[in-house]
Amino acid sequence: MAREKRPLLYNRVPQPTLKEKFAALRNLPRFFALVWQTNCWYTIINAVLRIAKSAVPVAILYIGKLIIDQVVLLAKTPDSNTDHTYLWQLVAAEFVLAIVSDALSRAISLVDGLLGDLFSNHTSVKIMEHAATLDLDQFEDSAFYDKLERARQQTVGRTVLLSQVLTQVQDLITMLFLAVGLMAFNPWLILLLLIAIVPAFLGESYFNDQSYALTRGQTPQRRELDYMRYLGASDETAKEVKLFDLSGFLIKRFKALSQQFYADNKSLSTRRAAWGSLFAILGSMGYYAAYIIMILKTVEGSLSIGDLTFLAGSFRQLRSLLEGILSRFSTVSQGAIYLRDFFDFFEIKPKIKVSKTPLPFPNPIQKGFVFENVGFRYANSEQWANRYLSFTLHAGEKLALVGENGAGKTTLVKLLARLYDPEEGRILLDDIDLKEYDILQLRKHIGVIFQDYLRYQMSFAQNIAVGNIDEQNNRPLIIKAAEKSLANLLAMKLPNQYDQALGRRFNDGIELSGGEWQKVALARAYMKEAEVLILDEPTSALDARAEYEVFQRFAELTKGKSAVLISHRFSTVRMADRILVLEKGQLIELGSHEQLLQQNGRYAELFQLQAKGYR
Ligand SMILES: Nc1ncnc2c1ncn2[C@@H]1O[C@H](COP(=O)(O)OP(=O)(O)OP(=O)(O)O)[C@@H](O)[C@H]1O
Repeated sequence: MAREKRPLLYNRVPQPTLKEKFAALRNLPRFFALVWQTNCWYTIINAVLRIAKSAVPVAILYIGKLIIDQVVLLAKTPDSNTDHTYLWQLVAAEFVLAIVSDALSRAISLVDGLLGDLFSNHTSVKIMEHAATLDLDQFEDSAFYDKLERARQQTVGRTVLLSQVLTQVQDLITMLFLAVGLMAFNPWLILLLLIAIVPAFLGESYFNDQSYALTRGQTPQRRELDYMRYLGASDETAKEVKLFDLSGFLIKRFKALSQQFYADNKSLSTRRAAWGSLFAILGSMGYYAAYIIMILKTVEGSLSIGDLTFLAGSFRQLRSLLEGILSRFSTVSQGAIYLRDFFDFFEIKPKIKVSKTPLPFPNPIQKGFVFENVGFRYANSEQWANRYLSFTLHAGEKLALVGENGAGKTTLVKLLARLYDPEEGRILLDDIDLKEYDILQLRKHIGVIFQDYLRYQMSFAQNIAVGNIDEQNNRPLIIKAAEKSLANLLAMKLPNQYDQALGRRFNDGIELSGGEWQKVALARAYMKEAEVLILDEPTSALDARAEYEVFQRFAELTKGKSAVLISHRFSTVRMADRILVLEKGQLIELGSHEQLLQQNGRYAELFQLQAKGYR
């Protein structure tokens, strides 16, 4: 079978030009500001240590030269009366320098490591903080996820960049010291040095670009790979994966993706290694040409043996330093381009604009919510999820939303909680646009439990406290909320009651049934004194008796408060004051249960359909 020629992933991503790389260096000051913010003392200590360390190599070489010259001198005059003190002083000085140099290296890597860890923690927190400010629809966008993923990768990668940039500066200073010595002897040697190094630099730079483009191009696939890994081995997925026997399917996809990465990376690494060897040979040729010149000059007598060792040593070190600096330039600028991704993430601003002079949420609500011709489309969709919606949710009213799957019920509720802003029309609360109110207060006063509520792998009490996390230590309030949602009886049956860990992910956790989880989630709604309660299919997993009881209580507990209920069960729906029927995002009927039955429209049809099922 002919193998299909598959394009490399990185071919899809344009590679940065040299100009772009230099431009990216402009991100470095901002990066260092972040490092400084992380810990200014470690930053200062690091700089001081590195400056001290950069003077060491030239000092050692120079003392070495003095020692050799002194030894040669002493060897020429083998007289037992000659004073050797100077020689031993030199040796002692070199010994001390060697110890200091080693100590400096260790101190630098220690401070680098500590600063790196702190930096990684600091930036991770910043990413979480910034992500918290963003809108729901930004999380639903895959381009956003790629950015977030790249920003996350930066938190670890950037600690490497940090030590690279610092090493770069340190090496530049060391080089300056060494170059001064070499220049004094013969400036042509510097030229030879450059000729030996430039090809290696260009090669490194080329391959770094390729590897940047490759990694960047692979981001979506990496996310998929992680997702496959999660699906294949996680407590939440294990049940379905086993029942549907999906592991083969998942492993196959994982293998395909990981082999693709491997093949792409291998091709690049192999070419890099081959060219790298060639450039290394060029470098060695340059070095030996210079070495020969120095040897000839020494044989001629115009250089001492000490000079020869000093110069050869300087040249060798300069070569490896320059090589390091040039190739690091590429990695540093590459890293600086990655930094752009990192800072780009912080540039993402929430689309939901917060009013500069926000109004306090009305407590209590006087009139209610008015939807005026509201329309909304999800960012990645052409279809209107809600359109031409005009109705009023009166203060204190219980409104039920009815409609087939995908009719737009949840979307309506999300608009009410201002998780999105309408694209058309507006929503008023007590005659004022919802956008004018303080968004945090708004969310505090609207208690929503979505159908896809989270099952936190935390304690029973914490699972309820998330409804109002400021009150997480208020046990009486948590218990009260649990009583309202019928979760209290459940807690009493658990070995550790309210402190019982839920879920199987961590030690000693207990898994609940679907309906039990729902009772726990429902308690979250009662954790705050919400003005509006929204329950999106809150009882779908409850048994008939529990559902009846929950709604009995709900009606009592929300007396005088507005509430929105989404349910496919008409036994629940009919308890509402009014029922709003949605179809394809639009309002088609609105009225009480009796009115709608009389109308004999869609509601009546759906109601009869369900009733028939029970007969
Ligand atoms: N995050 C999203 N991104 C894009 N489209 C979405 C998103 N969420 C919902 N939709 C689409 O918007 C439409 C309305 O969805 P919505 O969740 O409001 O329906 P629903 O009436 O609550 O359905 P159900 O009864 O199944 O819960 C559907 O066509 C759905 O595909």
